[in-house]
Amino acid sequence: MTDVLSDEEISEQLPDGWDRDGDEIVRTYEFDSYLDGIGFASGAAGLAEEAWHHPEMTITWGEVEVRLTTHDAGGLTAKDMDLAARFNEIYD
Ligand SMILES: C[C@H](O)[C@H](O)[C@H]1CNC2=NC(N)=NC(=O)C2=N1
Repeated sequence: MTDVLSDEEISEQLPDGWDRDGDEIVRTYEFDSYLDGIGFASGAAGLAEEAWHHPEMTITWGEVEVRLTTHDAGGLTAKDMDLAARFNEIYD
């Protein structure tokens, strides 16, 4: 079982562009087109499957909002931070 992170650990480990929202971390990625957002979401889905750790993604025109939490642990864990950082890598 992955341990739930403390408030201090969460603050320290938040990847660039991500914010904490209760037991979730969230980032809204911006794109020049809807299809660019779809492409990003597809790539993120592949990373999620690889990690067997799945975000909530809301796709709208020019934006993809991504939310992560560890359901099995009932809070935020290293799995969330690691996957968020990997999402940043395919965005930049
Ligand atoms: C059985 C359990 O739901 C699975 O092992 C995985 C699936 N994907 C998951 N995704 C997220 N975000 N949290 C989980 O706890 C989780 N668990």
